[in-house]
Amino acid sequence: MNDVIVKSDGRTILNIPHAVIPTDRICACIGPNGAGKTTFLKLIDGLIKPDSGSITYSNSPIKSSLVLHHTPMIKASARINIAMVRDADSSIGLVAIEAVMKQIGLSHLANSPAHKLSAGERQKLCLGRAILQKPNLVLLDEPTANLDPNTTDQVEEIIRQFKLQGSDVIFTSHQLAQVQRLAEYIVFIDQGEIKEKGPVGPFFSNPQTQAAKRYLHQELVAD
Ligand SMILES: Nc1ncnc2c1ncn2[C@@H]1O[C@H](COP(=O)(O)OP(=O)(O)OP(=O)(O)O)[C@@H](O)[C@H]1O
Repeated sequence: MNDVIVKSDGRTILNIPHAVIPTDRICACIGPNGAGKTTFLKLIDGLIKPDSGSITYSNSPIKSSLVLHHTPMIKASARINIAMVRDADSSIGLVAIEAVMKQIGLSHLANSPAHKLSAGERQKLCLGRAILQKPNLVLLDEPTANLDPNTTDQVEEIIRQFKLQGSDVIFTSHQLAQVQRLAEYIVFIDQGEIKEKGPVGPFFSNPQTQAAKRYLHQELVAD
């Protein structure tokens, strides 16, 4: 990323003069509420364009899949909702859809109305859609927000599978224990700027910026 600026209503919400984000390791994007993490994912996905600056991908052509945490479902079964990925890629077969329903543990709910699924079940369905799209980059916005510990475990396993199957992964989270379990690389965003980035271990044991120290302290107290 070079000289990237994203504005909203005249206000700068992301300002990234220069950053290289390595995606060979699972990357967690963390930071306070309103820091710009979701905007950062949308920018990488191409869902929003920067007001100025440029983003280049070493792994191109980029095929990314962005999973936001309030994805609406149509009033149809879970199976029909997941099968909607075929609208964009008709080569996705029904056998693959059933296999993914099984992988995400939702086979038993395939005929249930998707809009009545629980938050965790809906999240798994969204991850299932992403699996079927076979992206080379998966972008997950707070993938386990409001999920119970067991469902969180299951979703974390799905995230590891993405990586094992060759997709790069960037996720946002406020759960620092989860970040330490899953991620190998951290991008810390505060007030629209990448204040710090690097391997997980040194970030947690020896954060370099006051902003990161403050954030880690506050989150650890909140845990
Ligand atoms: N579509 C939009 N219109 C106006 N302002 C926006 C829009 N999207 C984001 N913002 C603003 O940009 C800033 C960054 O928002 P963003 O959602 O990226 O933060 P975040 O780090 O993901 O926060 P959280 O942890 O609360 O999800 C916030 O101040 C937000 O109000």
